[in-house]
Amino acid sequence: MKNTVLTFQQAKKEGTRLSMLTAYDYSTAKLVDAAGINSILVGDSLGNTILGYEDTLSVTMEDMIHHTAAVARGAKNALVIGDMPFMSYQASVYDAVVNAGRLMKEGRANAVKLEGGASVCEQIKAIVGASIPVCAHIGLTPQSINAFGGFKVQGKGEKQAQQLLDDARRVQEAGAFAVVLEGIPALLAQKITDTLDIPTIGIGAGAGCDGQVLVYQDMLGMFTDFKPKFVKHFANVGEIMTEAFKTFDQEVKEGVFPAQEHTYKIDEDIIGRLY
Ligand SMILES: Nc1nc(=O)c2c([nH]1)NC[C@@H]1CN(c3ccc(C(=O)N[C@@H](CCC(=O)O)C(=O)O)cc3)CN21
Ligand SMILES: CC(C)C(=O)C(=O)O
Ligand SMILES: [Mg+2]
Repeated sequence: MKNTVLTFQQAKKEGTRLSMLTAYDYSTAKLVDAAGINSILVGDSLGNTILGYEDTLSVTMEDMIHHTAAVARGAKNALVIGDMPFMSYQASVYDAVVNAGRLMKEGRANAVKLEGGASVCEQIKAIVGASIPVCAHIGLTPQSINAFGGFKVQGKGEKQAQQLLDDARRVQEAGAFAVVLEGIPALLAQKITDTLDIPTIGIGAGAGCDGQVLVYQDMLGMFTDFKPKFVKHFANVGEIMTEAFKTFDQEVKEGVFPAQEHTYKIDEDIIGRLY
């Protein structure tokens, strides 16, 4: 069955947990969807995992629409969330609504996500007012790397922790249907989760959240030069890929591949008559 914002609401009410993974293309989205994952996030992390940037700041609306549309074509049951890239919503409420609309209309997302708390509540309200569901995202928000001075766990001090709890309340009040909690202490994430009526989706925020999200290349062990504390390798797909690439290389060079079964036939007489 198709996951919707109602699925998220119901999960919070019933205390069942929500799964979310990123995907950036059609074939990966089909695999994630077939596994029964509740939601696929087309993250601006594609700047790192697909495009090879150092951070997510260079990612454009065109990048996000391109990949969101591909994922949407492959996602039958998962709720597709399009991530709003840096500077597509910060400058004005108008930008936010127009760009959220593009992710829905051109990218065929089911919802959008944007980073920030109180400072983006006007944007959240306006997007929700346009009938576009919004997932909020607070804590270690990667688009703020330059303001934070690096990727550092947020909310460790009392003032910062209170600020994050307030931000969580504010985005809920603004109409967000869920909130991603990234890179914050587990007990703070638990407190926020207990306080809110909307589900919290954690990444580096401990087991107390209502759901969990990971970047799929991280959890598959395909992106092994990136191993922060919150990543678990559920498989070593990177090793499997490297092995297969090596075997292909070997078989091509030894003339083992392609074999008869991979080859098209023609009547030998035809070849004999060619001049
Ligand atoms: N592949 C990938 N996975 C991600 O989870 C991810 C991206 N890319 N790109 C966008 C952001 C960037 N993210 C990051 C990047 C670095 C850390 C990091 O270095 N964390 C430190 C925290 C150290 C501390 O303050 O204690 C760690 O060691 O966990 C965390 C999240 C999460 N997002
Ligand atoms: C890590 C998740 C929450 C994200 O925002 C992304 O993948 O861009
Ligand atoms: Mg993101």
